[in-house]
Amino acid sequence: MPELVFFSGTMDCGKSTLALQIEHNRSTRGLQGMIFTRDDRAGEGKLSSRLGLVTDAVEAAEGFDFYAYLVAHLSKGGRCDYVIADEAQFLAPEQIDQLARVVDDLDLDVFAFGITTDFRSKLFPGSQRLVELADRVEVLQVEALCWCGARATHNARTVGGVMVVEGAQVVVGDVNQAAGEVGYEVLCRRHHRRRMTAASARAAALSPDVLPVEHEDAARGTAAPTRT
Ligand SMILES: Nc1ncnc2c1ncn2[C@@H]1O[C@H](COP(=O)(O)OP(=O)(O)O)[C@@H](O)[C@H]1O
Ligand SMILES: Cc1cn([C@H]2C[C@H](O)[C@@H](COP(=O)(O)O)O2)c(=O)[nH]c1=O
Repeated sequence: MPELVFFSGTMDCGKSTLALQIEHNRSTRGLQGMIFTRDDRAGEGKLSSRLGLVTDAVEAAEGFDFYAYLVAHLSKGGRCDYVIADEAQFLAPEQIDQLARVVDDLDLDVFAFGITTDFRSKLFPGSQRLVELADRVEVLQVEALCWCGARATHNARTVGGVMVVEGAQVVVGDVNQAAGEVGYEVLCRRHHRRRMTAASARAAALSPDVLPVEHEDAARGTAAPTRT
């Protein structure tokens, strides 16, 4: 039975790598996939992974109709055995409905890859629709880590390492950006809530405020316990 599967996780957890592996394993067995993406960092019509692999893809821009595109391709005698859609968080809810229709009416497996929430920990509309419609939501096994070592579950947007909470939902970018540039960092929920990035944690650790100078109250044993 064909399925709509949503492979979901934070940024930098290996989603595009897995998309390329699925494509590789199937194409080496003679199957032919149709690969779609939207606004990949490597440029228009590309699906790229940080491991250095990149492949051509059909750019599914705003207004693109997945169902109509595939029906046109098949009716011209083209072949398609499965569908991959990367950066699926950027798709409109109607486009996710089209992908579900591809599964149900064209009998094709659809593998969608994307981040679930944005830098404010709000669902992307495309990801919300995927959670609503997918036969399965799969969380990637190799977890990305927060600077504290906990599993990273949230995406932060940063400017010079400092977390920002205002701005457009979509700003294409990457982790480990140079100082001053808009970038992203994956964090655990605790540190996302506290807006504590690796850079701000480092700065706090160096601050004289947190040097281990014993406070008078602490010495008397009356100070309230604190936790970072
Ligand atoms: N130099 C490297 N050596 C080994 N693994 C790497 C290296 N660089 C990146 N990776 C792996 O690639 C993952 C990112 O893969 P990618 O497919 O680009 O992520 P996503 O699409 O989820 O943003 C990292 O979490 C890491 O596991
Ligand atoms: C959190 C967040 C991310 N983005 C952008 C940044 C990247 O271009 C992609 C995610 O790509 P990845 O392959 O999963 O690393 O999404 C955004 O536009 N808005 C956000 O809030």
